[in-house]
Amino acid sequence: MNDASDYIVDLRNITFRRGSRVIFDNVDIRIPRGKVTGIMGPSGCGKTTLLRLIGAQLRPDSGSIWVNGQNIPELGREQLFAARQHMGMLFQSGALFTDLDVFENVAFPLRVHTDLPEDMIRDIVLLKLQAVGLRGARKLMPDELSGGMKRRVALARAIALDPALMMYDEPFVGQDPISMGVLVRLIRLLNDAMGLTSIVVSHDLAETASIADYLFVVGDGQVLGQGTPDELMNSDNPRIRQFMQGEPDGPVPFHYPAQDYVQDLMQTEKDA
Ligand SMILES: Nc1ncnc2c1ncn2[C@@H]1O[C@H](COP(=O)(O)OP(=O)(O)OP(=O)(O)O)[C@@H](O)[C@H]1O
Repeated sequence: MNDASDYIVDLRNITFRRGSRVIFDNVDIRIPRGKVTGIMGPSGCGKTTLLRLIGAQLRPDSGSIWVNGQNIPELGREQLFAARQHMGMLFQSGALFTDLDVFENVAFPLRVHTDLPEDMIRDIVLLKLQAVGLRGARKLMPDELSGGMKRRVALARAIALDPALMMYDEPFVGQDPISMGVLVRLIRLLNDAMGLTSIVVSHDLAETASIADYLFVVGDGQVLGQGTPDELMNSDNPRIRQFMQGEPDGPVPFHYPAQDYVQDLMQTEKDA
């Protein structure tokens, strides 16, 4: 057993491949309990993969994934089912059930995972909808909701079972600035009010840096850097600085490798 007190998630020596492509090469990532941790990095670097490894939807080729003191890849089906109840996930594609109203969407995990009586289910659903500001929308169907409201209902559903860990995959994508601001506030508020630990995977640097207590920047199968948003903004590592400050050119070059420009211009198309 590892020390579960300070880190709710502890990935050790994780290697994960897709075919011959190494997505994670012997990576260590520790997620501090009670905090909001941001996972950032260029497109395709494996951010969603990381959440799927923690949620046991994918298995690592090697390494251990401790969540709340349990090594996830070693768990049997039933233990995994139980462990997953303590993890809430808000995936970008996490669609609502279109034939169920808002109330029933949020009630769904309670009906599947618990034997609670109907009046308790009602109290919990109303509490969760109140937390995301949508108690008054409980009778609406998903197609009557805006994109931002849909995501908030999905969030209420994700916290229905009071998870210890909430994972957000690109929560801000496709949101207008107001909905984005609401989500940023909600993620922080729920984390602190419910005593959660939150992991936010996002491209949106400003939003993520504004709520995260701690950030990881991943890329090339590695953790390129980690620290508080301020530490990373002022990093000495040029790759981290390029990423954090959104500079188009730097250690990750703007130009695809090419021969000398002047020489290229002097040549005819036939020579080239
Ligand atoms: N089902 C799959 N089969 C094969 N390769 C996959 C599959 N899913 C993802 N990949 C590859 O694994 C790599 C990591 O994907 P992942 O979705 O984790 O990246 P990401 O950092 O979340 O990207 P983005 O920011 O664009 O969402 C990518 O190169 C992707 O093409």
